[in-house]
Amino acid sequence: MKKIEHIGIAVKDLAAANEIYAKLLQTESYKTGKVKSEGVETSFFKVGESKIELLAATSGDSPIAKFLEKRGEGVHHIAYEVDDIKAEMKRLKEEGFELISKRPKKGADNKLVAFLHPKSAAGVLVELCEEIRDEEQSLPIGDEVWEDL
Ligand SMILES: CC[C@H](C(=O)O)C(=O)SCCNC(=O)CCNC(=O)[C@H](O)C(C)(C)COP(=O)(O)OP(=O)(O)OC[C@H]1O[C@@H](n2cnc3c(N)ncnc32)[C@H](O)[C@@H]1OP(=O)(O)O
Ligand SMILES: [Co+2]
Repeated sequence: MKKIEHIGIAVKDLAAANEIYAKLLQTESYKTGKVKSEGVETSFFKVGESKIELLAATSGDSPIAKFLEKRGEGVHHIAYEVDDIKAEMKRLKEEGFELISKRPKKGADNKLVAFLHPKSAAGVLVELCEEIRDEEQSLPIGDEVWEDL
């Protein structure tokens, strides 16, 4: 793991949360957008070498909707930047971690992403992120589509 890439926070109202975090962090969100395959709308803030990712649900069956229903607003996941997501998924699978997604998929903020089940990581949902470096990598996998608002 290279660094904490972002901390994902589930929120009910993205505009309201954007205002709170802009004041807290003294900086504006640098990127917003939707990830259709996850049913989320995201807003990113840079904090040093990491980021805060605010996540609101755009569909009732979104993982964020289910999380909010069950737990309310709060920290949702921790994302780590890796150099080679496929190699890292293979390593972690061999180490006994449960992979939620069998293959990397296109996530937010120009990344390939994959998730580990919280029960494998002491109750914390883990996201692995690899920067999409070339067009080849960014071929849409499944129906993930990144569309800016
Ligand atoms: C990809 C775009 C963007 C990016 O950064 O690029 C994102 O980050 S999108 C983020 C939203 N997408 C996801 O979270 C995908 C991965 N998540 C999942 O597949 C599910 O949410 C899953 C499998 C973690 C839980 O789904 P499930 O239907 O099993 O929900 P349950 O409520 O039944 O949960 C089972 C069990 O896990 C606990 N749980 C659920 N969510 C979390 C969480 N975020 N952190 C910690 N623990 C979590 C839940 O409490 C249940 O535990 P139990 O002890 O049985 O009550
Ligand atoms: Co994330």
